[in-house]
Amino acid sequence: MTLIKDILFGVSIGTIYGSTDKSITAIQFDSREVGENDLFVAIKGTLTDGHQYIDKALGLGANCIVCEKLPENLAEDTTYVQTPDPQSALAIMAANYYDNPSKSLKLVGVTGTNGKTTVSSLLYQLFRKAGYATGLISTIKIKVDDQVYPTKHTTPDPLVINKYLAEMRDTGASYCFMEVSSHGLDQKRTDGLVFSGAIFTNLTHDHLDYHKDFAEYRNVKKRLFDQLDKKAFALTNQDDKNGGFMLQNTKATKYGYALKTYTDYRGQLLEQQFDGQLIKINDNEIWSRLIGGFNTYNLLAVYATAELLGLEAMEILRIISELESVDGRFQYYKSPTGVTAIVDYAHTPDALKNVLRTIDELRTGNENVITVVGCGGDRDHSKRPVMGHIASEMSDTVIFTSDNPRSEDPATIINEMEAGVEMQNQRKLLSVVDRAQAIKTACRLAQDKDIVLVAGKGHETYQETQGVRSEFDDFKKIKEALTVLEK
Ligand SMILES: CC(=O)N[C@H]1[C@@H](OP(=O)(O)OP(=O)(O)OC[C@H]2O[C@@H](n3ccc(=O)[nH]c3=O)[C@H](O)[C@@H]2O)O[C@H](CO)[C@@H](O)[C@@H]1O[C@H](C)C(=O)N[C@@H](C)C(=O)N[C@H](CCC(=O)O)C(=O)O
Ligand SMILES: Nc1ncnc2c1ncn2[C@@H]1O[C@H](COP(=O)(O)OP(=O)(O)OP(=O)(O)O)[C@@H](O)[C@H]1O
Ligand SMILES: N[C@H](CCC[C@H](N)C(=O)O)C(=O)O
Ligand SMILES: [Mg+2]
Repeated sequence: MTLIKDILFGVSIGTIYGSTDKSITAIQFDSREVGENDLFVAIKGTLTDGHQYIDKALGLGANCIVCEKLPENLAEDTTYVQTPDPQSALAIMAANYYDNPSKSLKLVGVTGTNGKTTVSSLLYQLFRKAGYATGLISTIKIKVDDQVYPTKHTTPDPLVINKYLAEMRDTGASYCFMEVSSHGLDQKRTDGLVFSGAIFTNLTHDHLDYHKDFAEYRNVKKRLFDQLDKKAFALTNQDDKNGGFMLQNTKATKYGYALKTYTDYRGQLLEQQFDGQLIKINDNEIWSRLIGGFNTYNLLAVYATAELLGLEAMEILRIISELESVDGRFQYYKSPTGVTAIVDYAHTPDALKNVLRTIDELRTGNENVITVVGCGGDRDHSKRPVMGHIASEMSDTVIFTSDNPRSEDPATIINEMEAGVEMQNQRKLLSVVDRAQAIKTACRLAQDKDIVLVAGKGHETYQETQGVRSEFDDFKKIKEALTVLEK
């Protein structure tokens, strides 16, 4: 669909100057990408304002400008569309440009502070194993059935989302599971999509650098449920106090899942070990390879979603017991010397607490827990002392190190984490700026049967410092360190 008037279908429009009967080649929101006859959307961002680049876009051949504030002088032969919300307009136009692929498959969005990647990846695995061509849009990767594409965002920009949804549709996919982040919702990256259902995992402290406060963070998450139509389902965790809030204004049919509250889908963690857990879903007991009480929630959400999408209960249960854990989520390695090392993507206070609690529950004797953890740069500062506190409180030894420092000084981030460590826990604390060195130190300190947790970067295969991404893989570093020790 390339005529401007078709692309504008559903967009909230103030004024239009020029013809909308023209074709465009592509939609762009970055002037540096503009080519001949492209439509350029000017967006006010967090760093700069796209309106400043309208002339540049015209110089590169744009034939249509979509913006909030029209320029004083309008160029001839150019179409100008004024809209109160260019971000939303971009998302709706992107969906139109690709012929609204979300309408041709069952698209399910997963939101919440923690568990989005886990739930959406498990659903992808489950539907693939049930024999359906399926898509996945996640923090780790985008998948169109078995084809894998790299991604930089949890919820990419609307052009990327719709491009891959179109590829899913064109290759015959029936389902797509996608993560919907709070940044994605706030920047309207998912406007214009038709969701068949949405899932809420939980809401705890994160991203309070970007959102004004917790209430605003919560309100943004709710937008996913407000966006659903009445044919959709809205599935929320009823043990989380915000589960009910998400449902307040939705037109969708509401369902709950919980371990502690009586609701539609009920679960129970019966037993857990290092190689999995025995859980009860409604009245059926099943074994899963995934570890940790937080994964009981994730598995329950997966079960409920599969049932709401029409799969048969016994088939779902059979496949759930075959599901593999997701890369970098409680991924563990037992060294021949008896040390267990775990890599986990816990980068929020709640996730760190849950992982350390799970480790504590799995301890069989007096094993020491040695935690290596850092906090990302250019992200919420307020979670740093909280994570520092949790790590030092719940470990026998804690090594603060760098995560992705981005543009910040790593030592300053570590100082902010140290500020959360209580006096009585100071003796447990080491700080090693170099992450590889921190992992080596933890492995050297570990005695027979001790547990080393390396938290925060999970599946990531890079470390970002001052805008440069260098290769870095926690799991590889652990194996190297423990193998060297064995020799
Ligand atoms: C803070 C944030 O989310 N920023 C996102 C946002 O960019 P921005 O608002 O900063 O844009 P800007 O740089 O101010 O530019 C404004 C506009 O001018 C345009 N521009 C700019 C320069 C130029 O020469 N010409 C030009 O046209 C830009 O293309 C843009 O349209 O819009 C961009 C396009 O969609 C995103 O790539 C960018 O993500 C940045 C890189 C980012 O790091 N985002 C993270 C925080 C993020 O989104 N994370 C969430 C996960 C969070 C979670 O864990 O829950 C995610 O979904 O990935
Ligand atoms: N349901 C859950 N409740 C609490 N913590 C969880 C849950 N699921 C996973 N976690 C913890 O959070 C970490 C991140 O999990 P996951 O990647 O699934 O979350 P996410 O919501 O996708 O995160 P992101 O915002 O980075 O995309 C895991 O490594 C684990 O420590
Ligand atoms: N989606 C999260 C991921 C954080 C992962 C952590 N390793 C970091 O780099 O801070 C974010 O962008 O805040
Ligand atoms: Mg994720």
